[in-house]
Amino acid sequence: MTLVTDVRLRRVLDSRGNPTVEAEVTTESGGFGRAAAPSGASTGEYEAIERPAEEAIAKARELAVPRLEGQVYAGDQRGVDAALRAADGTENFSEIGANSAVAISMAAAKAASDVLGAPLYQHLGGAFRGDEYPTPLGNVVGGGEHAADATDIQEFLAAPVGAPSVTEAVFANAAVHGAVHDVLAERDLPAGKGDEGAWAPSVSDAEAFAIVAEAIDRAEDEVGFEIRMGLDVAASEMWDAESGVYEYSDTTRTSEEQVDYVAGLVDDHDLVYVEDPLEEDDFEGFADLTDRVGDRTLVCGDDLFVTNVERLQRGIDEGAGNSILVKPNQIGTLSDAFDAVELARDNGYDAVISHRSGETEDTTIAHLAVATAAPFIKTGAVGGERTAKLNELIRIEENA
Ligand SMILES: C=C(OP(=O)(O)O)C(=O)O
Ligand SMILES: [Mg+2]
Repeated sequence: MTLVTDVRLRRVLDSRGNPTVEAEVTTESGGFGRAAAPSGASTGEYEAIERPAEEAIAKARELAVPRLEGQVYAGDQRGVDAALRAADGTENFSEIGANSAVAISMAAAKAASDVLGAPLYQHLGGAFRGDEYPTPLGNVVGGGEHAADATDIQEFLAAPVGAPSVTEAVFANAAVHGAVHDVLAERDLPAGKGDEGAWAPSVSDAEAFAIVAEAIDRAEDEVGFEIRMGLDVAASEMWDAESGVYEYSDTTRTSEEQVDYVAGLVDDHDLVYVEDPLEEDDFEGFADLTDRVGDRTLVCGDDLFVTNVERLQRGIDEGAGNSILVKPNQIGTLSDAFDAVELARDNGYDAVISHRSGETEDTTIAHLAVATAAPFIKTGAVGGERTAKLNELIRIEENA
């Protein structure tokens, strides 16, 4: 019933206005799934390869589509993903592009859930999923690679840990985002928005902490539950390998100084989540920081682990981090992403599901977060391509 009969690929726009790959998978019994690849700006060096959309589509049509149509069952996700890997023939999807691979992988999952008549999270996670929801991490102020002339730290995140439901949490993050706007206006600080919809004022990181703390206080008064703060430092983007220091606008820090600095931030701002506090090769620095603050905050590897089980295993062996960011397009298939989630969970690491800075209206990651009972999902706070996922979480919670 779920034999794949048709795979179509096309270019569509992502939220930055760049072309990305959209895939459609149809099955023998008429099941249909459509999905689109996201795209990073602050990409990790060890990620699977994204090819220009047109090239990725041409290569996938030539090499992958013949191995899928009439050959694999959409309900057999591992079979679909193995066919994609075999068609590509490289470790990192550099032939067909991880963008083609992930779009097809996700579209096949949707086609299978369509045939089953079950929501995607249930097809992916099983009958006993759907009763645990992630806390959304809402990007409210940011800079780094996502906005020019703004903060050094890439993302200041609101984490509504006290929310009674995912729906309340989604609205709480929007309230913080709105309150940041008010605080900026009161301080006469003009600000546009970065790639993920976060405010991108031209302020120091210290000032951004004060602005976000004030906005969170106001939003907490409004919603009546606890909202904490998190960060994506995206430290690889600040790392200067030649001089061996992190370059901030106003200073430089060695690896040891960076560990001290971030440990101080965790305590000063009661951070619940810190992503990529060190650069992507500094397993040792991650381990030091995890030793110091891992009992009270998530130390999450994004560029460090790139959703890759080999890199995650190294982190587990060395005590680097206590959490992994899971981005399906970093590794190329849903099967690989699930393997990363399972390895994490088996070793006491939390798996946090994430969007990319370049997104589409695709909602797969909302279902992935519910399917894996992820503690957090990072998918922005506002903006159509972000609210597509947030609104899907609201619908999932309501069983709508
Ligand atoms: C979402 C992120 O940004 P990008 O997609 O640009 O890697 C991130 O770094 O976590
Ligand atoms: Mg990151």
